[in-house]
Amino acid sequence: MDSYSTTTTSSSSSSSSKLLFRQLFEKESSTYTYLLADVNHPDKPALLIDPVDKTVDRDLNVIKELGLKLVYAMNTHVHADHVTGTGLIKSKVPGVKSIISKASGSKADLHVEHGDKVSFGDLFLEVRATPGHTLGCVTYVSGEGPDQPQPRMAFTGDALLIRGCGRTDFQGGSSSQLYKSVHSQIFTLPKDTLIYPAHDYKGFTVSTVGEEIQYNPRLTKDEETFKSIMENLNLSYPKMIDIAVPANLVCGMQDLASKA
Ligand SMILES: N[C@@H](CCC(=O)N[C@@H](CSS)C(=O)NCC(=O)O)C(=O)O
Ligand SMILES: [Fe+2]
Repeated sequence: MDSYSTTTTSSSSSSSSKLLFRQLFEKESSTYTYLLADVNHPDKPALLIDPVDKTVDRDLNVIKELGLKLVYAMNTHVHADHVTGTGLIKSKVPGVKSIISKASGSKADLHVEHGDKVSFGDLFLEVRATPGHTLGCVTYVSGEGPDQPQPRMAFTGDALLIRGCGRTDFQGGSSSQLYKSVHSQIFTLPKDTLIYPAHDYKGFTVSTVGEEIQYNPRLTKDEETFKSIMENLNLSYPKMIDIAVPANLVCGMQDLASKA
């Protein structure tokens, strides 16, 4: 198991951590980007989950205004509907490291696997493999412990959406795998765990594990019914899929790399 830390010396556990949290939205792809930081740590280390190329300047400006030090730009999976902002962020903020799962097959500075921890100051996110929407999807769950935020927070990417879930018809998707991932890795979290997805198309911002166990119209069904629902979604492919997937496999840097 790897552990990625922002501190090279053992951190002072006497200074209690304090989470700063912001939910940011990109309207063309209806994507949520999440900003987290430990503002009680002297460095105020911060990370971004699922940044979008189009809103990188907005996100970096907020980070600057709040006096944070961005250390990680991470993705829950290889997105099909927008180009990730991680590559652009790395070109604008030296020292930032990109993170994605090893199973995604995508380039990044650090590759995470199930059980890894991503630390920022005295806080951390636990990596849970939640394949099914894509083969390499992970959910980042806020750490457990006296210094960690309560209730816990789960950044589910497209594995679990509020009252929905990610489609399973491309990028190595599998409805039976997604069903198992959500039931074994997300629905087993404490019921008050906050669910923060990568997208919302209906105006929702946050849910809880308990709410989704009770009201998710797809995942409350038995596995066979779920599979049938997923086979009959009849969604059109994301408009940007042919641009986004190749770009995101190289950290969103395709254009910049070809001009370098
Ligand atoms: N219309 C959008 C794409 C919408 C879409 O397919 N969303 C994905 C998540 S992004 S890979 C999805 O899984 N949706 C599930 C659902 O039930 O809506 C576009 O053209 O970009
Ligand atoms: Fe996706």
